[in-house]
Amino acid sequence: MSTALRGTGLHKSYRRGSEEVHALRGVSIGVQPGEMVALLGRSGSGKTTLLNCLLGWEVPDTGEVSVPGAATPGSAAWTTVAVVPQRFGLLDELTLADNVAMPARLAGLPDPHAAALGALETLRLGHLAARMPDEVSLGEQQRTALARALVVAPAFLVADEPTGRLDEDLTAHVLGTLREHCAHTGCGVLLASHDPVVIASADRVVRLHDGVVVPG
Ligand SMILES: Nc1ncnc2c1ncn2[C@@H]1O[C@H](COP(=O)(O)OP(=O)(O)OP(=O)(O)O)[C@@H](O)[C@H]1O
Repeated sequence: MSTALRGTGLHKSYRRGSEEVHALRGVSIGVQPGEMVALLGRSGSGKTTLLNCLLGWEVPDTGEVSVPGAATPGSAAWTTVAVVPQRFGLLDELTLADNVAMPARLAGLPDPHAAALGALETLRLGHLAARMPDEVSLGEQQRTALARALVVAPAFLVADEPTGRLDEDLTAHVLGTLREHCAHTGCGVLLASHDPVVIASADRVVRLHDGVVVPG
């Protein structure tokens, strides 16, 4: 069985009134353990749709998704494929520490709170652990979502614009943290972005244009 997170020949269309939008038109992509892949493309090129198909959050019209260790796309545990969604998906009624501790608790880690504090420290957020999501900036919420993804050392990480709310310094820090994480844990990372800075940190770049993978 393949050890890669993979989508093969993915097509996905949406209906918008009488118009049909072809978000993906035969996209194939694979992410190997330990590799960091940047998925680049302008707004509307299909990046989020592709990530959602890989996560099983959307069902492709045709094509196949395979996730190592999961019977069907979408059935993978957080420890197999962790996600940083475009809108972060933090729970408003929990502190940042409790948001990050949640997957650690579900995965049965011995001390979820300590693990959460460690992950927040790594993302330079330790001093905000007791705050609620609406008491921190969007960039801090985004890094909290990243800490929540990394806390269980997942086999793969899929992140939608994980640096979109960050300045240059924090972007470099987050990309460096991800690089280190890949090297240490063997996590395969797929980062959707339209930030050229992300290219420099990636092992490989996949470019999407109008729902198709294009060269260069
Ligand atoms: N639920 C939907 N209904 C209709 N059209 C959609 C839907 N979701 C996405 N689309 C369209 O599909 C195309 C691809 O959208 P997608 O969100 O995948 O692009 P993206 O590259 O992630 O964009 P961004 O960088 O702005 O997040 C766009 O034309 C978008 O308007």
